[in-house]
Amino acid sequence: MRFLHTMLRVGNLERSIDFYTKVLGMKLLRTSDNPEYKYKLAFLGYGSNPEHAELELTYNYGTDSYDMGTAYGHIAISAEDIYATCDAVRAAGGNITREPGPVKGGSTVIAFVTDPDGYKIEFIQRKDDGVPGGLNN
Ligand SMILES: C[C@@H](O)C(=O)SC[C@H](NC(=O)CC[C@H](N)C(=O)O)C(=O)NCC(=O)O
Ligand code: NI
Repeated sequence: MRFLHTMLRVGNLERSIDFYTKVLGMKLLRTSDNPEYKYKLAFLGYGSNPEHAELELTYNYGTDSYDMGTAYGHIAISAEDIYATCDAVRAAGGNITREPGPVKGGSTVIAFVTDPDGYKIEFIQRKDDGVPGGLNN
């Protein structure tokens, strides 16, 4: 078995596609529209299944926001140079909500950015990430 995707419900699909492509450097892999059940899907990632897990964004017609609740934590993305990545995210208009630094009680260097709906995304410094520097390499 493989981990295929994580699905997030979003209030504006185009806004979210812009964020995940222009700010986080993902590729828009495919979209679909389901007028019968009144929803659209967009799949994004740094590659496609099965090599890469994907992000599935769901837009329900007419629903422009969701109660985020307290259960959701984050999705995590690796970064070979987390400082350059955060600079690139800021330069692209992203909101870094937690500056890069060691995780509490540990040595792993992490940072957080928030997406347009308020979902938190964690960057984790990983030298073996294979994506040097910023985002669009
Ligand atoms: C394509 C595959 O990856 C899916 O996740 S389709 C799952 C399906 N999604 C929907 O019906 C989208 C609209 C729905 N109103 C919603 O917001 O989920 C589904 O079964 N969704 C139910 C769920 O709990 O995910
Ligand atoms: Ni799904």
